[in-house]
Amino acid sequence: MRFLSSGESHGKGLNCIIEGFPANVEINVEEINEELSRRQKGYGRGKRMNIESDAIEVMAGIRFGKTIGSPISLYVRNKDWENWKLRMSSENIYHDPELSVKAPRPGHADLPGVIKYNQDDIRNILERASARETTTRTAVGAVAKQLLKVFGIEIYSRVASLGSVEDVTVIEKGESYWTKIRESELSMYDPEAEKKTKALIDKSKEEGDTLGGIVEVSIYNVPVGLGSHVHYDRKLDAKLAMDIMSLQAVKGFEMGAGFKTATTPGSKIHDEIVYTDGYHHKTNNAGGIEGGMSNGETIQFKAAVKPIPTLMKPLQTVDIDSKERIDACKERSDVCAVPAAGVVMENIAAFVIANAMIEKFGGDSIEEMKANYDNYMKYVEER
Ligand SMILES: Cc1cc2nc3c(=O)[nH]c(=O)nc-3n(C[C@H](O)[C@H](O)[C@H](O)COP(=O)(O)O)c2cc1C
Ligand SMILES: C=C(O[C@@H]1CC(C(=O)O)=C[C@@H](OP(=O)(O)O)[C@H]1O)C(=O)O
Repeated sequence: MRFLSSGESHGKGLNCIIEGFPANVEINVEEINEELSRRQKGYGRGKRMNIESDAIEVMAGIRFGKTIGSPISLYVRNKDWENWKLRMSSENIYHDPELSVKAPRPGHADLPGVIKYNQDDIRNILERASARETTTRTAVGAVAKQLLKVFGIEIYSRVASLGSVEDVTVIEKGESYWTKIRESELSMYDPEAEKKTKALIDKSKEEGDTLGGIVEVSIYNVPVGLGSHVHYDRKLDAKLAMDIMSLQAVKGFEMGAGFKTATTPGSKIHDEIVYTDGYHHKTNNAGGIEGGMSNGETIQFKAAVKPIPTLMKPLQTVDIDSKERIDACKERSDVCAVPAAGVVMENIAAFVIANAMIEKFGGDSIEEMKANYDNYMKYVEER
């Protein structure tokens, strides 16, 4: 399975094509839209989220609520396009130099982008670099999640820390409910930490600054044996790392106990194997993957999300025409997008795991895939 997407942040819309998705998988469009809506929420997002109310239009590949094996094509309209028609026109050939962006933001794609693509207007880079693109990635993942549901695989995320507030679970309730957490993990929720993080985001906003954080993703009920130890590009942890690192603003990836494994003796970090109703591990410091293969435990990883690069109190930069030292450009922006990044990561992980499932169990129809899966699970039970 693979997908391609296109779309600029302030263009007409975004689209994606998923190819190699099994036939006969029930697809609930509302569930896809629910994921898109979750991605738009979370404390600290900017005013753009008040304009957009993301929803997909299915262009192809789904008939009477089920996939039919042909490429799935999805479209999401940018409501903000109405306000950008003139500045983003593909027909109008007059490019007003006054509207060009000339002050590259430290931490954004602006400077390497204009040099690489030989552009005079930074907008031609920032439009595609923008995390608006994660709308389609979330839609693709939301389709993948519906395939995973057939096999009981579930994916959750939590904000593990935010700015200087460490080791907390932040969830937000009520109207802006964005996170999904298992009932059994609700004890990790700390209302005080939530208050503290919100205050931190407010303070950051007042000061014209931005905040990052750490997201933890957990993937439940993954069968043993997805991925492979035999070649570098078949390792499941490597695939997760690549796709998660490709998310805008992600600067660190940690499988299971990750960086802690470097400072802990082997006797205290490797997960002892036991046999009860099958093979299990006493602990899960490996994060559910050993030798590039899922080992039957919950897959768990963390990712570090850096602070948003657009600062309302801008850092210094260099004008790409005059080479003068000036303030970096400031556009309408988020102050903190860590919860949204968590939702996107869930959906990126769903695509990676769904792909690994298709590779292992075949992907022409869900019936064939399920029969292969059941047969394999019977074999695993008897091992
Ligand atoms: C959900 C989400 C929302 C984001 N919103 C903004 C934003 O409003 N302003 C901004 O400058 N960067 C934002 N970013 C981060 C930039 O897109 C990102 O830093 C930039 O594309 C450069 O890529 P890099 O950080 O991966 O190097 C956001 C990232 C994510 C994941
Ligand atoms: C549009 C989204 O995020 C955008 C990501 C983004 C960036 O530079 O990455 C910059 C901002 O764009 P704008 O200036 O239009 O407000 C965010 O709002 C989205 O997540 O849907």
